[in-house]
Amino acid sequence: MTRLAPIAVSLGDPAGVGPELVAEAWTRRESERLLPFFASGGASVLASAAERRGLSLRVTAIAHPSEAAEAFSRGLPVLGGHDAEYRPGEPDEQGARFALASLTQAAALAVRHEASAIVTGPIAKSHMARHGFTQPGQTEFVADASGTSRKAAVMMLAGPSLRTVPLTVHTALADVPSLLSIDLIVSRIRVVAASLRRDFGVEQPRIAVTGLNPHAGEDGRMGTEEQRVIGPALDLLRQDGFAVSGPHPADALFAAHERGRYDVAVCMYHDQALIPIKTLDFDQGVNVTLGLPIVRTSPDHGTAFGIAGTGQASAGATIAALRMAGECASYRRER
Ligand SMILES: NC(=O)C1=CN([C@@H]2O[C@H](COP(=O)(O)OP(=O)(O)OC[C@H]3O[C@@H](n4cnc5c(N)ncnc54)[C@H](O)[C@@H]3O)[C@@H](O)[C@H]2O)C=CC1
Ligand SMILES: NCC(=O)COP(=O)(O)O
Repeated sequence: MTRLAPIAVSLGDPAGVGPELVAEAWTRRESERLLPFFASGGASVLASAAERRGLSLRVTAIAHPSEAAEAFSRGLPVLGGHDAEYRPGEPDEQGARFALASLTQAAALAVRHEASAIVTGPIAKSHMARHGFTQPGQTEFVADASGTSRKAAVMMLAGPSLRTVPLTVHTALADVPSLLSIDLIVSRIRVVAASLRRDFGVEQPRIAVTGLNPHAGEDGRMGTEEQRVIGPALDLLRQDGFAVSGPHPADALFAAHERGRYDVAVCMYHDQALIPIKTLDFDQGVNVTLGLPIVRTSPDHGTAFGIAGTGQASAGATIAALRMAGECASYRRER
């Protein structure tokens, strides 16, 4: 079997923790048994981030992704001349433009199959939006870059303890009820089930779905979305053979004794899905975009400007994102 193409890594905002964590992941490549990866630009960003963190990092310029596997043992391969000067914790326009260039190149390489997956470093959405980033987040960016409709690109958070999917994501809580529809729930859960099969090897995924309201609406006394929208959507999915359960009261669904009963919990809004993951698995949590023609993962955390450059940030989630990207790419190739 031919070797997987290397993984392309976008560094995120250089003023955040992304570059130093990628540098650390490279230094731990053997003990963590990571597949070869390369950075999309940022040779001097990486060198400076590594020095601040006290890491011994060699950077190896490559001219094409096909050189990454051989270069990986000698140094962290870097493709592309885009770079930036930066101050940790102080995001600026140059850094935002660098982050966008790094992301753009990495996504394009994955789309052209010159990279087997893309792992994206964290960006600050509001800051990026002021400097040319037009999507709500990197999920929508990789959807657009790969020609996927945004509706079909589904965010999933995955860690050792559980997987969760927020059906609505970067939207005001007040808008969530009107955004939930039978069509949204059915179409996104179809993507979730297909992706768990294709990218994670879960052949018959058990999908637990939360309600929106306390006690999943308590028979309509505390809200009616469960009766009008969520319940009917799940009925349609059951008719088509999907192993869905719910709507469940969200408050108890993440307890240890519940988590063994499902492969993924589908939730109605961002915090319902992300609080359990970040509470249980912060340091190993991965954000993966389902439904794309490419594999994309990211650490679950953000830019952490407050601790960038101090050496306090853990590389656990970045390493988990690199590992998961390789595993998903391998599952796809085997199918
Ligand atoms: N994948 C991405 O690109 C993501 C980007 N963000 C962006 O990040 C920015 C900051 O968001 P916040 O809500 O403050 O989340 P954050 O994840 O940056 O920080 C939350 C808390 O976790 C800590 N933390 C984060 N990463 C850590 C690590 N690796 N090791 C140890 N501690 C860590 C921070 O110091 C802070 O106390 C926002 O502008 C947001 O848009 C947030 C989440 C994901
Ligand atoms: N809260 C998750 C997050 O902000 C990641 O979003 P994205 O940039 O991966 O779309």
